[in-house]
Parts: sequence; C-alpha cells; structure tokens
Amino acid sequence: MIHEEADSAIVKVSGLSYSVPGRKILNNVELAVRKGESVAVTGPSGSGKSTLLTCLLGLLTPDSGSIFIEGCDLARMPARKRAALRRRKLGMIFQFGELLPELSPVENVALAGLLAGMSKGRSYGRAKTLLERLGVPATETPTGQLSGGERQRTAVARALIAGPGVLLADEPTGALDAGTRDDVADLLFALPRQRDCALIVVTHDPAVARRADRQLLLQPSGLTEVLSGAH
Ligand SMILES: Nc1ncnc2c1ncn2[C@@H]1O[C@H](COP(=O)(O)OP(=O)(O)OP(=O)(O)O)[C@@H](O)[C@H]1O
Repeated sequence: MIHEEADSAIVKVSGLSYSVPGRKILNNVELAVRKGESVAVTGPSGSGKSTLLTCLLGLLTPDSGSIFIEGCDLARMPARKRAALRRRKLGMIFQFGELLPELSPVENVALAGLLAGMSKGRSYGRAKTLLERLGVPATETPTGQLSGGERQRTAVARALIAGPGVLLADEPTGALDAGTRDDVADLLFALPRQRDCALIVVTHDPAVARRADRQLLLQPSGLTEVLSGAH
C-alpha cells in the first residue's frame, strides 16, 4: 500500500541530503506527495525548509538522493529542461509575493505565462480569468500598492497560470494579519482538489499547518510525519 502511494506520487524525494561547508542541512529526506493532496512542512528556524523547497525547484543540487517531479529525475535532466519543467510544472508562492511592484496584477501573472511559453493572448486572457476567480480587483494599479491579501492572491494566480501539477509555498501567509491569513489559507488549501495538483506549504503557523492533509516536521534526523489528533 505504501508502495502504491509512492508510485502515484507527483513529487517523490528519496534519501535527499544537502550540505553547505561545515554543516549538513538536509539529511536523508523522504517525501511522497500525490496530486490532490496538501502537505505542510514545519520545523524550527534554520532546519532547512526553504532549502528543501529550493531543491524541489531544481535550483540546488543535492549531495545525494533523488527528486522526481511527475516522473522526471531532476538531477538527470539538462539544466535547460529543468528550467522548462520549473516554469511549466511547478508553481511557487513566496512569503512577500515577490511580484514586480510597478506592474499591474494582470501583467505580473501574464508574465509568468509568457515565460512558460504561452502566447500573449492566452497569457493575458488566463491571467484575467484567474485573478477574477481569486478575487483580485481588475485594476491597472501597480501591484505594490495593493493590500497584502490582494498581493498574495495575485502571487497564487501567478503560480497557477501554467497549470502546474505541483504548488510550492514558502510561508505564504507569514506577512498577513489573522483574518487575511485565513482567507488566503482557504484559497490555498482548496487548490489541490479544485485543480488536481499537489501542494507543499512551508509554515511556522500551526493554524495553517493543521489545514493540510498531512503535517511533516523537518529535523536533523529527516522529515517525519506529525501525528495530529486535530482531524
Ligand atoms: N549557501 C549557504 N551557505 C551557508 N549556509 C546556508 C546556505 N544556505 C542556507 N544556509 C543555512 O542553512 C540553514 C537552513 O536554511 P533555511 O532557510 O532552509 O531554513 P528554514 O528552515 O527555511 O528557516 P526559517 O524557518 O528561518 O525560514 C540556515 O541555518 C541557513 O543559514
């Protein structure tokens, strides 16, 4: 049964280790996530959560172990193919949105579509539809002038534009007040089932982590399941 789950995983990490000079940051990490599933990764500051996401994005090369995304072995792909996979199959949401503040929401979102190889018409059309569905006002206002919640919704739309199979989020609600945090979390955790994608959320916030289908704890010994009585 465990093997069946692992085989159907869109993200499959085995024996992943990553070090910087003088320090092992990730140690023998195992992770399998299926489409439609959400996973929260928690752990103390400095335990390597962002490093793990950066490895999943194919931007860091592990010392050992493997990462498969939709059956593709990141370490065995040429850099150009890995970059294409990142733009088309992975969506990333950062704590502070990391949007271009002088561009409008639709320009920010459409740009990600263009980088993923979509035509201008399709990128802009899809960006407008996504933003409307995610409740971002249709405005030419520079994104830097929007509220924190509107910016994060725009960041979610940008992550979704190419229809990724995997969404990665690093502290997506960390910069928001409690009410806005709950709204953005509602939006995020609905996505795996709505869009048949996997969602991996790094968070320090127990209220956000509890919403995931599974909670995992990153420690020096590896990534382990948190058995929660909350469900
Ligand atoms: N290139 C590097 N050289 C040296 N140390 C690094 C490098 N990259 C990351 N680190 C260290 O690795 C550790 C893990 O960093 P990482 O950002 O992944 O942790 P984190 O769990 O996401 O932390 P936080 O919860 O505070 O965001 C930190 O101690 C960081 O300083």
